[in-house]
Amino acid sequence: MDQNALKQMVGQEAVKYVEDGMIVGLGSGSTVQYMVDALGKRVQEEQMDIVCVATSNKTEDQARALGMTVKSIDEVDQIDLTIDGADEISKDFNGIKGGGAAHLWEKIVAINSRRNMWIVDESKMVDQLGAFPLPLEVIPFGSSHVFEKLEQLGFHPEFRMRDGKHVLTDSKNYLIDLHLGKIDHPETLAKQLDSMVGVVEHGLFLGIVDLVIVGTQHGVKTVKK
Ligand SMILES: O=C(CO)[C@H](O)[C@H](O)COP(=O)(O)O
Repeated sequence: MDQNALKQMVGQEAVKYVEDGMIVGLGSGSTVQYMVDALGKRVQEEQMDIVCVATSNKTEDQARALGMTVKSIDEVDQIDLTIDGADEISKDFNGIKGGGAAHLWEKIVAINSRRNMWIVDESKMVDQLGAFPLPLEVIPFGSSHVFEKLEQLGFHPEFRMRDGKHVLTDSKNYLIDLHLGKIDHPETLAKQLDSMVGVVEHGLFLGIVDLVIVGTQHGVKTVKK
């Protein structure tokens, strides 16, 4: 099975956890795209009454195109279940997200959810976080100075660019990816990044996820915290 087939498999598995009447958080990325397709199908076939909260404009557009009801996070009290992808997950259920530039909205939705599920193919499960570059969403104003500080700290920053232009998040901010190689102390790093003026949010998701669905060559593996 190729990576896309694994992503589709976990996407289809994840929607089994959605129940009628739920408020469901929809993550972002290619794995989530399969999940949203499967959810749209289920909602239509079973005439389910659910409300979705999207973590990116792209996911919102997809959900609406499939006929699902989408509300903004500020229109709902609490989300019952959020299903999202991830770039790396360590054995202690910490993760890196933001490869798709959506980690700020994803984190806001996640911390306002009763339960969080991540869906990944097996390549995302790692012993230690950090091989995947850690994304930071930064305010454009003064971002070159933030970049310099990150460089001085030895974090090997790189602005995320496409066709010579800054990649913009849905909040119109820039992205800086930190090429750390490995992260020995995620909590310490998270605190350090939280305290940097101009950094809106980093892609370390610590202690947030409850359930991980992993797509393997032998089928779906469900890992509970
Ligand atoms: O955090 C994310 C977007 O900001 C995605 O969930 C993450 O990048 C995984 O994406 P994909 O399913 O395409 O591998």
